[in-house]
Amino acid sequence: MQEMENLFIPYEKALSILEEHKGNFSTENKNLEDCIGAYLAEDLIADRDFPPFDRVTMDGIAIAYETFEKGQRKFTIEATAAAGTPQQSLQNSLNCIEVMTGAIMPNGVNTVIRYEDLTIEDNQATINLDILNHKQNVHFKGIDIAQGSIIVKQGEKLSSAEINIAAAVGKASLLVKKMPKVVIFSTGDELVPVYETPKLHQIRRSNIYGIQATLKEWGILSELQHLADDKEEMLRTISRLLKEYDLFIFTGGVSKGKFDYLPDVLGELQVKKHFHKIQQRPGKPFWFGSNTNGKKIFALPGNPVSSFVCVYMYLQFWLHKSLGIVSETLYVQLKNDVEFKPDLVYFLEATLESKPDGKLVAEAIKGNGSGDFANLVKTDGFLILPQNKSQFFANEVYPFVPYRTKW
Ligand SMILES: Nc1nc2c(c(=O)[nH]1)N[C@H]1C(S)=C(S)[C@@H](COP(=O)(O)OP(=O)(O)OC[C@H]3O[C@@H](n4cnc5c(N)ncnc54)[C@H](O)[C@@H]3O)O[C@H]1N2
Ligand code: MOO
Ligand SMILES: [Mg+2]
Repeated sequence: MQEMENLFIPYEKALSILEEHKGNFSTENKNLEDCIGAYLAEDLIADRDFPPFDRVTMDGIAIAYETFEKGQRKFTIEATAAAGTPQQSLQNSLNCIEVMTGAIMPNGVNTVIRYEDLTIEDNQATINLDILNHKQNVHFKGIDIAQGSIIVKQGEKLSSAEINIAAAVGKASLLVKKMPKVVIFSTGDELVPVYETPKLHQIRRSNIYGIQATLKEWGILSELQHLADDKEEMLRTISRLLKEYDLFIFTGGVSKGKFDYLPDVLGELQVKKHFHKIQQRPGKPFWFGSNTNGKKIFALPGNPVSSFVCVYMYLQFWLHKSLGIVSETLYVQLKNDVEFKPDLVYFLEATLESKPDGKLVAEAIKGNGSGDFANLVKTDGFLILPQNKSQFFANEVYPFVPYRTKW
């Protein structure tokens, strides 16, 4: 029986089903050096004030401002305070102490004058300025962050900025979200390994490498597997691997072909289908399910652009929900008119340009369908052009999902 287009679920419905079946990731301790891109599973708390003491910010001398205010310009140097040495005290308020950037301010002084504004001769420093700012060139204790406050909340994705903070508060390792154990399958008798020369009727199994690389960028390691179009072998292999991995990504074998066994095989292995087919182009035959052991199965359409789109539109969304983070929407301005008649959401490749007037402009570059993955190297991401609309005009604003960041 012919399946009706309107039985396919809308894009938004697919997202809400994915959210219903989000993953429940555990946590693990990771060495700080390995934490870039990981998701923090503990708060980072200031173990000391930031900065922890009144910190000299310029190499020069430190004086009591009040002495300068009374008209004195020449100061005898009493001592030198280097960074990393304990706090000293000015003995005579008419004198000064030489201080280095990073040193703790000595007791009895409050203002630092740079060497560039001094003449030093015979242990006497003369200030060559008429005006000083009281307390200049000092980074005062606790002014940035108070001891005990939360500097980074759990759930944050760790960039270098957070890694700096973690190091500063003494965390040599961090509790982070543990990513799922992932296996990515290619399926199909036409696919040969990358290192082989394909015969005319064969192609190399490229999709899975792109997906693996994307996951790596997201901090997830994965393994690759291949399945021939052989139902028994598929049943055996998937059944064995269902015990080993948490997240399963398949490419191919989910459409209407005589050898597209995957939906049946997954069904026979007690994987519950949550949806099959979305009102979208490309990627229509995307299949998603899970089993009672919490294993999640993303069976992506085999066409390279389709599987690529589904990774960015759905797997990324599911991952964000599983990590408890909000998927931010990037809005861009369309550069060219686009017409798309079918009543489907249209994920359209586009380049992204940042304009001097502050606008982000996306030029739609339509390739030759979902098999044209060469078009992905000419573009930067996908426009999400909504359903129920067939004309999209230049200067209109639409969401954009980048797969390449140029800035
Ligand atoms: N009668 C119909 N035929 C098709 C429909 C349909 O609705 N009715 N949908 C089309 C759409 S849309 C898509 S998308 C594809 C999806 O097909 P499958 O998921 O079954 O994938 P395959 O048939 O296995 O392969 C499709 C295509 O992709 C190539 N492929 C697969 N895996 C890889 C890989 N790892 N690396 C590179 N290329 C890969 C494969 O060789 C095929 O050319 O179905 C349409 N048909
Ligand atoms: O929707 Mo299919 O994903 O175009 O080739
Ligand atoms: Mg097929």
